[in-house]
Amino acid sequence: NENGEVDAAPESNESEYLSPVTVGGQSLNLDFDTGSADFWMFSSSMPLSQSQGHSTFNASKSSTWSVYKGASWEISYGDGSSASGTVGFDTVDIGGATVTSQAVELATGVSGSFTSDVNNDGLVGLGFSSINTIQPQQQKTFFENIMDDLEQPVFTADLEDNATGSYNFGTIDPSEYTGDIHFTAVDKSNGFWEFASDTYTVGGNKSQCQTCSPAIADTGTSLVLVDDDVAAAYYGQVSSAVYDSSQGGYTYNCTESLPTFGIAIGSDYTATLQGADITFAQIDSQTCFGGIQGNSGGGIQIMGDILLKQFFAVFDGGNETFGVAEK
Ligand SMILES: O=C(NNC1=NCCC1)c1ccc(Br)cc1
Repeated sequence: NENGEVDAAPESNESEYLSPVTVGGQSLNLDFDTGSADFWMFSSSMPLSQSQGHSTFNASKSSTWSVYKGASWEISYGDGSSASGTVGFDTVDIGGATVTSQAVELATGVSGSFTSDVNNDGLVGLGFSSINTIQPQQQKTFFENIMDDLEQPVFTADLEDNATGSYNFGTIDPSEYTGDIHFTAVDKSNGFWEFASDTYTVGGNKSQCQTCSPAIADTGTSLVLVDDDVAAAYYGQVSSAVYDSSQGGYTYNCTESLPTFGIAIGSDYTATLQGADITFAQIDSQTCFGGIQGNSGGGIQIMGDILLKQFFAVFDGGNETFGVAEK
């Protein structure tokens, strides 16, 4: 089989996790993103003004590279960042799991937030290829390409709080979690690992949602973005919390002890965050920015790293399910 395992190292502010990937013999640190389906890297054909500080992929130095003539790609992410460029095929190795002809997208241009994030050399999209942006023909993700050669058609994410975690392709390592894995059915029609989430808890008190948007498991998003009524209900229980439009979200006094927050993962499990694990950043001597924020009526709730790093997550491409376990 083609199983593989790599580290997932948190960036300084835990806004993302980076993993080593080898493409055509060249190693770069990439952000595994279950919320998108493009595999792209900084390339030597970018203006230096955009790539300085990054590792770049140089296609002319890869003996296994082949150009996808006439193809291009262009992607925009939920945080407003974007990238675009050209396409080829090469051998991709992630911790021993190898795909010999992976569609690899080379950036010729990226938005400012990618340039300034010098630890991030690109993204590995682990969503579904129905949202891949390659034209004229969408291409499969690394996981879709390798799934049938894995011991089990799964990958797992063990993101950690202030520590290096791991991504595993092909096995569910029992040493990485405790108790049961709570699975729920995934609806892949929007290209995401999407599931129903109809209840939530604040301080242990369960509430029925009003908007009840479906949720996605998105390793590429830092925060937990819930329906606006849920965010308002949560911060309504935090006495100093205000919605600060200049910061783009709810802030509160860092000395507050926050209530727990739970979100349903399908119909039979609630993933609960401790209050101490909910703050995303300290923005000044007294003020903190919450890791739970509203989705501005976006119609999808995003379970990002703030939640995922508290659990062991299983993405099952065979059963088309998503599961979490405590650890
Ligand atoms: O872009 C998304 N996830 N990935 C990444 N974010 C930032 C860099 C990578 C994303 C996915 C689904 C929805 Br709905 C909103 C946003």
